[in-house]
Amino acid sequence: MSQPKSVRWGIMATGGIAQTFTKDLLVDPKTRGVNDIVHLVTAAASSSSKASAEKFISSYVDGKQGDTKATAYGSYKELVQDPNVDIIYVATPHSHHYQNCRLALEHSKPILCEKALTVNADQAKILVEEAKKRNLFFMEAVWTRYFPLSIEIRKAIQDGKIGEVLKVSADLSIGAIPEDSFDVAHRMVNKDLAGGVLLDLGIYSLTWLFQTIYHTLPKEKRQAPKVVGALMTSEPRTGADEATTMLLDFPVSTPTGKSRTHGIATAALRTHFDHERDTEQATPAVRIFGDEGEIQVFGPIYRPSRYRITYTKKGDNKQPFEDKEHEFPGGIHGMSWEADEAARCFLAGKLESESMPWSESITIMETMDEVRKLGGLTYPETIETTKYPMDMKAKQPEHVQTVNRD
Ligand SMILES: NC(=O)C1=CN([C@@H]2O[C@H](COP(=O)(O)OP(=O)(O)OC[C@H]3O[C@@H](n4cnc5c(N)ncnc54)[C@H](OP(=O)(O)O)[C@@H]3O)[C@@H](O)[C@H]2O)C=CC1
Ligand SMILES: O=C1OC[C@@H](O)[C@H](O)[C@H]1O
Repeated sequence: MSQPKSVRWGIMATGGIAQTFTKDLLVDPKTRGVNDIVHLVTAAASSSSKASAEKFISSYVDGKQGDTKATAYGSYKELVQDPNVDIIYVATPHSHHYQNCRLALEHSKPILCEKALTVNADQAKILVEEAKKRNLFFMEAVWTRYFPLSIEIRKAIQDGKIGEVLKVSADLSIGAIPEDSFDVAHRMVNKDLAGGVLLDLGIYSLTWLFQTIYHTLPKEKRQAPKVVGALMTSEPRTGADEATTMLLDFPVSTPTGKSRTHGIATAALRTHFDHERDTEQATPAVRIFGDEGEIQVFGPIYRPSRYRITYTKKGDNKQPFEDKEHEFPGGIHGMSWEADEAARCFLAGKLESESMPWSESITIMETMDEVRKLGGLTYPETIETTKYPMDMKAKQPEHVQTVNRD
């Protein structure tokens, strides 16, 4: 067997998700059956201070990758100039992705960028054009899409296991009273950071609709849905959206392409996720309705580990339902799979991932733009703009509270 190839990562930002991602990145890929690649972290940068990057490296990198050392930087600009970095993981709030990705692309660095990809579709389109022009890999890190569970469900749909897909519903509710759970500076409610549920949580509900309805079709048959939406921009302190509901009318159904499919995507702060979700009484958070059966995915929908296929039509060897459990091997949180995908694409010289093509990221951003237009939701011009470079607001110094949602 040939030797695994190494990919050297540079981590941009040192916050919550940068920590989770880096921990997952340095779990031995063999524990999940991946033998062709090895991930290394060769640099990390903090916009707050070099000391913060040093602390990050000593907590999450040192001692976890043999003799390989990582360099700490006190600015993102230094990170993107490091010749020992192959690919940048952008882990800043989504308000900053456009500026941060432009910076990386300008310095010829491929990118894996956290969700939501940008604030609006215009920004996403420019990033794609820049990546294309510079021949650089660029991918949105919607981690759930790369889970073996998601891949298995997409295949079941394509194989016609539940017949023609006619309707999909997906909900992400986190049961958080924003005034108690999030400081006004927190990215979940802070409109300066594109806060609100649409871009933070609604993106997952949309991910389930798109990956099961749109992505399961052959490329040439994929068509953007018509969109209707409503937003509750009622967060009492910031006016951020606390709840959002989107109805999507997709013109082509999977697998035969004969009819239409409706999608209902919801996300909310105050309403609760299913308290019984780890028990037999759990109610599904994603339901994929076919004319011969249904696939039910149990939440949280960003990190599901269980789904069920029920059959409405009796067929040969069909049980009334099949339950499927998935594990997180090697103790990973689940972000390693997207990292594996990005690394493989990068090594193969690809510019985009088949699992999350640029056109699909853009269509999803356009969907959210449309919902915002209908609901009258705008963010400050400094983060909506496509101008580059912009002097972005620095990180707020105070420490904000977060809720544990896992
Ligand atoms: N895939 C997933 O499961 C998750 C994805 N996310 C996504 O990851 C991104 C980051 O979220 P998360 O890590 O939770 O956020 P955090 O607030 O924990 O961290 C964000 C980091 O970005 C950097 N940063 C740069 N500019 C600013 C600014 N103006 N305000 C605040 N931070 C700034 C800071 O790092 P430094 O000071 O080191 O530069 C900060 O620590 C978001 O886009 C979010 O949607 C979040 C949670 C889960
Ligand atoms: O991406 C995310 O997934 C998990 C949630 O807890 C978090 O708020 C969100 O940003």
